[in-house]
Amino acid sequence: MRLQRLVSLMNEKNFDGALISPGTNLYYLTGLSIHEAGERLTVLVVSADGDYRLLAPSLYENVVRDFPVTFWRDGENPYDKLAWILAELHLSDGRLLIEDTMRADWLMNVMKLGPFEFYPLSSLVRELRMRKDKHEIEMMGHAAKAADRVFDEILSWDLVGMRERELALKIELALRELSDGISFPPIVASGENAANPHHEPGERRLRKGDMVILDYGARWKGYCSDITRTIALGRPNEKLVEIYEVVKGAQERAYRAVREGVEAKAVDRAAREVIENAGYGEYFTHRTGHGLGLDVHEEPYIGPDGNVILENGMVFTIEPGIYVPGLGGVRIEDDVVVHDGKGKRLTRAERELITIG
Ligand SMILES: CSCC[C@H](N)C(=O)N1CCC[C@H]1C(=O)O
Repeated sequence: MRLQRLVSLMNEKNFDGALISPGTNLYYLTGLSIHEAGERLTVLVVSADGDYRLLAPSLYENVVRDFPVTFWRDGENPYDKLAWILAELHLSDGRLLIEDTMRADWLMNVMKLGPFEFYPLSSLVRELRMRKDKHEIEMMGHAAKAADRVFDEILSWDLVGMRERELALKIELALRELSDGISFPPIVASGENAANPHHEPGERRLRKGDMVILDYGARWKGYCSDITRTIALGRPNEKLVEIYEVVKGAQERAYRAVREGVEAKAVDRAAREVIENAGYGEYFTHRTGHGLGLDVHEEPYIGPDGNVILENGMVFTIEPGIYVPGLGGVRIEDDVVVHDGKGKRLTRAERELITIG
């Protein structure tokens, strides 16, 4: 189990224990998929000796099986039970890893249970999660294919006159038909709204002359895809067509820069150089990409400060964009795995500018 690999790392780095609340790290390490909103204390305690025990609300009695677990019922004080578990695992003080996303109120109560020093769990787990194994890459390939297929479907829809939020909903439904769900709420940004990289789809109706950014992803067995394509409706503005070609060139250059052994920032530089040389540097307002896996944003980040050395099995997006206020924007994004020393695209939808209507 991956938990044993965490325990080895904990020993290497002199940690005494770890407290892991529900989320993608818990799923990655144990396969336990617990959807606890955060109201009821749920935490996996791991000791550097290799012992571990989950504390969970009794509503999970029929869910968590074949796993060392202590349940607590509504009305009981879960922190009393957590104190017993910590004592059982000989964790009375020392260096504890804490899930980064643990609720502050849980952490504040944990702080009362002993003179611990706290460190982020991500500092260790990121080392494991950013190198995907064959199975993980297969799952991501499936999620990427679903995203490609949805793009082909979108092209067959009657887009002119549709509201952004209607299109976003249709994309979500199409993704849900082909996969386990969405990796994040789809972005549909049309016309001048496309100047906002994280635009929230609204009431604006798509019209002829628009460039439209479509950014969405599927989830398969927990693993995410994330694709962006920008399409034109009718005859788009000449400037935006020029921008499209710059972004396409930047995306291709960055893709070709992917090599085992190079720093992530080299990939960012490759994209940024193309955009800067074309005179649009100030309009490329974000990093070139981000790692992808159980989370839609994870290591390795492909930005100007990205110092992770790329290795086979790492998966990340390459998504340069140019956003001009009042005019609109273009972004093109693919998911890429480092394979046999170089980049291999997982998403393969058409990248040439597609004009509809
Ligand atoms: C999870 S919402 C954003 C998804 C999108 N594909 C994305 O990751 N980005 C859009 C602009 C840049 C990039 C980001 O880093 O947020």
